[in-house]
Amino acid sequence: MKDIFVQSNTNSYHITVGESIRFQLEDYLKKDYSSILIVSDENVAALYLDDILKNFSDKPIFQSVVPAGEQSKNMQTFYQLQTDAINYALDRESLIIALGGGVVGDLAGFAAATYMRGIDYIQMPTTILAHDSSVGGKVAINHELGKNLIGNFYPPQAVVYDVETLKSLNEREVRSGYAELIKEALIADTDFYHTLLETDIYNLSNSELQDHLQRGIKIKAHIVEVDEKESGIRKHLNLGHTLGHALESDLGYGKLTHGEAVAIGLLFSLHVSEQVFAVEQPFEELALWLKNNRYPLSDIDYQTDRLINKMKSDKKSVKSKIQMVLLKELAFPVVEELKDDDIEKYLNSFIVRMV
Ligand SMILES: NC(=O)c1ccc[n+]([C@@H]2O[C@H](COP(=O)([O-])OP(=O)(O)OC[C@H]3O[C@@H](n4cnc5c(N)ncnc54)[C@H](O)[C@@H]3O)[C@@H](O)[C@H]2O)c1
Ligand SMILES: O=C(O)C(=O)C[C@@H](O)[C@H](O)[C@H](O)COP(=O)(O)O
Ligand SMILES: [Zn+2]
Repeated sequence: MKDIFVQSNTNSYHITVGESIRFQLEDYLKKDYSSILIVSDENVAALYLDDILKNFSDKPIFQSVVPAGEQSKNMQTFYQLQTDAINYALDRESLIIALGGGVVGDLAGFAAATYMRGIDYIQMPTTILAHDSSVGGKVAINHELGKNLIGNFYPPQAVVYDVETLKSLNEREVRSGYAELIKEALIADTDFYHTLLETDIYNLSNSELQDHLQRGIKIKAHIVEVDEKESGIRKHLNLGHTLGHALESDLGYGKLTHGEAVAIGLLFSLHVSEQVFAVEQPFEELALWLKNNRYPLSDIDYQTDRLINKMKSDKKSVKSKIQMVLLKELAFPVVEELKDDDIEKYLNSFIVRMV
């Protein structure tokens, strides 16, 4: 079992990574809560909700199970969670447990951030991707006009990551999670990037997977400690997300997984970095790895004008000027403002490169 401590300006919390730790939840709670609401999605609830319920026999415990998938990160589901919290009489001493992937984490975290102006919550990630989403306190729901546009920075009280739950993930969710690991490696750790490119992500040993998760979490934890509210280096964690988020929203939430969209966005960032800095980037190498691992790279309906509009409503934009995270070289990320005309040019040449 491994423990990583995050000390941010607004909170400090432990991230515990281990096997079977979902059965020892009391060990990770900071206080004796008056009641608990477990939020999960229908897939995860069917697999693991009973395990979590077994932890608490001495206090009122409730559950809200939402439909699985990105579409649940919406206003209606958020409102339903608030209604559930009111009906279950949650009070300011209650706890929300987010049991699931990034969708549940973002949604339940935002519900916790806003219910009675904020109650405690813990993250119990159950996807590889959620090694990223469960750390750092970004909680949000989507708007049909853009990803994560309604949200807050609201750190959890603890992250309890039982990696045993990852065994039930399907191939698509494995590759989705590995896209964020590649992102962390690209911005911060060249050795890690090379290790990942040598990894057969569909035949991972437990120790290999746990090593990758630890390395990814450490990179993320360090960045959010230094810059919790994204005024500086936290923007680097958005590598690949300017186009990635635009694609998710434009194609319709859930068409591509978040990680699949980010993977395309990472390639676009390398493509733009090559042009802007006139340096060679590992574009072809990463594209080949992604292709070999069946990331959907071709047959994407790129609507350039619409994508540019979506990119302008990205949270990094200032005065509607698109800002992208680029790489001067591996592990040397920078944030660059780009003209719309240039983005259009880069998108067009990228689309040609992707067929
Ligand atoms: N807050 C952040 O910092 C941050 C960071 C990265 C991503 N995100 C957000 O995270 C979301 C994506 O998260 P995700 O990829 O985990 O998606 P997800 O939560 O939708 O989970 C993916 C699918 O896997 C299923 N699932 C989850 N755990 C499972 C398990 N153990 N076994 C079997 N099936 C399981 C889910 O039911 C779902 O169908 C996006 O909305 C993205 O914007 C947020
Ligand atoms: O934690 C961060 O900061 C990130 O950017 C991590 C991203 O992987 C994640 O998808 C995040 O939700 C994107 O943030 P947003 O502010 O662009 O919505
Ligand atoms: Zn992401």
